[in-house]
Amino acid sequence: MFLSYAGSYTESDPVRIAVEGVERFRKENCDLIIVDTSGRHKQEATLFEEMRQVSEATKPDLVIFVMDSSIGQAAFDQAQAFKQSVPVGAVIVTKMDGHAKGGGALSAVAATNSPVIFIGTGEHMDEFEVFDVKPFVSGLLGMGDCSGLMNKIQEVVPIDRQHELLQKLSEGNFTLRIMYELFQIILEMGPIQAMSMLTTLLPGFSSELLSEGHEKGKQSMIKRYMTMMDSMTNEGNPKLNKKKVITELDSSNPPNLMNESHLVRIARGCGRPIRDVMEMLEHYKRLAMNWSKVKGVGNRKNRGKGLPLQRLITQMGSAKDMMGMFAPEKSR
Ligand SMILES: Nc1nc2c(ncn2[C@@H]2O[C@H](COP(=O)(O)OP(=O)(O)OP(=O)(O)O)[C@@H](O)[C@H]2O)c(=O)[nH]1
Repeated sequence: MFLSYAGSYTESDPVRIAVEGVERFRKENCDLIIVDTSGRHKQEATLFEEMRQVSEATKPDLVIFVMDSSIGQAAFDQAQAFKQSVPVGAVIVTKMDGHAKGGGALSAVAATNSPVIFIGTGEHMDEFEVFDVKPFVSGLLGMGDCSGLMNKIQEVVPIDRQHELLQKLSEGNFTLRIMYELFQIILEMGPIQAMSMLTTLLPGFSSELLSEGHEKGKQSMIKRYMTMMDSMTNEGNPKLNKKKVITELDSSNPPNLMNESHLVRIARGCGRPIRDVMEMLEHYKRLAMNWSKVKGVGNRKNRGKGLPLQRLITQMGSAKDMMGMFAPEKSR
């Protein structure tokens, strides 16, 4: 590999330095020319203007927004400011080897409408990797089960029901009604798909029931849970929610909504002991807690700013399509 560098000890205008360097390397038929601006922040208006001028003068094929993964959700505003100044077309996330999980990358993707193409996982050349969406999302969610569930939903849920379900999930409010809908879908699946979906959905659920040869047990567990949810009625407890009556099924925190008399009513309604209702609610709570970790993408603050999680992931996944831009036969 032949690498060359252009700079100037005498010229102070970065636009001129960039233009002269690009012209020189074009003449030399270099495969790839990178114009690296120094780090800048959205509050530095003059530096942004300078970057815009460099971009306009050098007319790059691709403008890449490079972000440090530790900046977290501030990435949205930064990335948006960059996009407003220059036509950002891709994102690189560095320092993925640090503590940050890189959730800000989702925000950067949303703000720039561009895919992540590479990630930095260390200080050395071989620690610069082509971005792969699946392990990233798994790490981001901090659990195999939810990213697995996301994949599973795409694999097995009919396409006309996928969008609404993923939309609801991406909003981070995993209500009992969503769990009910997932169970309905599971019951419509073939036994193998249902088994795999359920294992993903309720990883901690009785290993005995989830072991092979217990399809009937699993089905009856799902039906039992659904019957309990059917007993929850669609009316909330006005005493506990004076301002707004939230139904038990639609509340994002139903176990807190339910006092002892509610539990007794639900248990009576479905003909099960109270401890079964509590067990179901425990499973629900665990699942809802996992899903709340994706809230950063769909929470109120970011709503309208970001995109639904599923679209972001699809968009991030399209990074591989961009790799053609770096094909050696394409001189730039
Ligand atoms: N651990 C780790 N360190 C990294 C990574 N990427 C960059 N670094 C280190 O971070 C420091 C800053 O990296 P630079 O590439 O100079 O960052 P920059 O954004 O170009 O800096 P500016 O001069 O402000 O433009 C260096 O010590 C790099 O080795 C990464 O993915 N992981």
